[in-house]
Amino acid sequence: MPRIVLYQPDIPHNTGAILRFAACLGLGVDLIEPAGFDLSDRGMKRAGMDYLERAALSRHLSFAAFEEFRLAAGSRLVLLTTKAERSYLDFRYRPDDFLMFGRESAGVPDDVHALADHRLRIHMQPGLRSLNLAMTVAMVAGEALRQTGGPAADDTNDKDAGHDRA
Ligand SMILES: C[S@@+](CC[C@H](N)C(=O)[O-])C[C@H]1O[C@@H](n2cnc3c(N)ncnc32)[C@H](O)[C@@H]1O
Repeated sequence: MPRIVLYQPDIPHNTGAILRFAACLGLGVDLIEPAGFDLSDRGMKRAGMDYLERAALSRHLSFAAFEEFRLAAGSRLVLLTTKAERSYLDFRYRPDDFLMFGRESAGVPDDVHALADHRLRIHMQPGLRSLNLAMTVAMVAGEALRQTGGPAADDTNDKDAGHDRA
């Protein structure tokens, strides 16, 4: 399944929500450091709740270290950026794609932008700057999963599951 890559995220509860999302759908997350917060941050834990224990999180000390990992896997780097022309809906995803999202304060540096194999955007209403990072991840990963076969496991028929829990 496609992986979610977070480039030096700034806001702990966004990362917590993304880790929860990824754990629920069985997606791996690659976090490129440094993050703008400590990974023991309370806000991140509150947003991720006990789902964090199930998150398949890989930490990379730098973008160069992440690139070594990605290139060894032979996978494409697909960058989500407000500066792209192409829509995220007008793209054929592959199961081994790395979907990279920039930091909340500044996106990604120009050299990382240039290095990506593909650059995609979610079109917005004129004059608006950007979407929330976690919502962008959910929209794009949702489309990538739809195209590549959906989440790994499905327990929606388990009527006795604890649906009342947040
Ligand atoms: C809050 S945005 C960062 C905005 C930042 N000021 C910039 O200029 O890139 C955080 C990340 O969410 C993703 N993002 C947010 N809105 C997006 C959109 N409309 N299309 C594509 N990616 C988006 C991008 O990966 C972006 O780097």
